[in-house]
Amino acid sequence: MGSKQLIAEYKVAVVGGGSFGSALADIVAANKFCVRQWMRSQSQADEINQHHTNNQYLPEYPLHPAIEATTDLAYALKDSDVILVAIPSKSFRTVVRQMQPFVQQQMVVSTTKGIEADSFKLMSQILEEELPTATVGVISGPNLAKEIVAKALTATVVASDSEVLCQTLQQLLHTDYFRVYSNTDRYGVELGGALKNIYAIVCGMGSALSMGANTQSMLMTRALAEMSRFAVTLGANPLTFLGLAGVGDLIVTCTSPLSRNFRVGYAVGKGQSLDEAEAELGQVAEGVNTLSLVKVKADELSVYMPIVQGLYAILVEQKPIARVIRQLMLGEQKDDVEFLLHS
Ligand SMILES: NC(=O)C1=CN([C@@H]2O[C@H](COP(=O)(O)OP(=O)(O)OC[C@H]3O[C@@H](n4cnc5c(N)ncnc54)[C@H](O)[C@@H]3O)[C@@H](O)[C@H]2O)C=CC1
Ligand SMILES: O=C(CO)COP(=O)(O)O
Repeated sequence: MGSKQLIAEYKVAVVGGGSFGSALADIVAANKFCVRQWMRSQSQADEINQHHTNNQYLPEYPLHPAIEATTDLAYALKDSDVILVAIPSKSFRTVVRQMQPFVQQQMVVSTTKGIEADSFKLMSQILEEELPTATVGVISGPNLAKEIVAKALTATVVASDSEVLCQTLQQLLHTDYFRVYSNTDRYGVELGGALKNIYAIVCGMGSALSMGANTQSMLMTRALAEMSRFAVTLGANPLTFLGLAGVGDLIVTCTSPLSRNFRVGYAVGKGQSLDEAEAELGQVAEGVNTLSLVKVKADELSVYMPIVQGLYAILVEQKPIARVIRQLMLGEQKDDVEFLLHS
């Protein structure tokens, strides 16, 4: 990698054959970088190579013909300079361990918005543990995969201690429909992406119950207060939550039916069980796992997170939605913008 003079010669590997991995591979290929995409399914790899589509995850969207799909991880990572990992949090460490023999000095970037059960580690922390010689970063922002492959305008945030990694990702991913901003608060950027999924489930539920725009606005704003309160307790910079990876991603996932987390909440609000809603979705909705992990951590740290508590009561403790909403509305009334008032 270090011997390459021009970033134009960089080779990129995308690990993961789902919707976001494909959307990112599509951008990188369109930018004329060599890109290999690794996935488990041979039939899916064949489909991408022969028909340039990924119908299971991105039906009806053509992918760039230069994407080379493979089920051979060694081949996918061979000679790579940058590796983008788009694997759901539940399997993230397992897959990263499989990558170990093929990773030396590469830049490895997590695109996954979740938290590891038991350890409460974020994905970039797993990367650091499992791939100690790599340079680690994350990307996060308002990035619905289906809108990206439709080339609807948006932006993301790259965060890393390494300025070189941030600049490299900006060049690999920047197009006339996708901007890439940088941030040094990797923990805050990553935490924002994981936390907002919880509130997208709540907003999906609110939409199913025909709540109005006032309700959605209140939910999103109080969600931001809760997220920031939790993040500050864990040592993140609350200002990060005012950026694209915080409020930007919160808005899109809390308002768009394209968000899988929103859709799970919507289905439960319409009377489906959580299991039914997840099965019908057939893709990952990270917020379901994140909810339980954050509820336990907030209790442990005594962080006041009434919306998390309420959603946990509905999804895990099976309390009636109407009763939980009433309790939330009649709960203690606090400051509006507390972390700014007290800092
Ligand atoms: N889809 C989106 O709009 C966005 C997704 N993300 C994040 O990207 C991450 C990945 O999500 P998506 O691609 O959307 O998920 P997805 O559900 O569309 O696809 C997941 C992919 O991971 C693969 N996978 C799961 N376990 C595996 C294992 N053990 N070994 C090999 N492959 C495995 C599946 O086969 C599938 O190809 C999630 O954490 C999500 O939060 C981030 C931004 C946008
Ligand atoms: O993170 C996302 C958009 O930025 C994708 O959200 P979902 O995982 O809810 O689809």
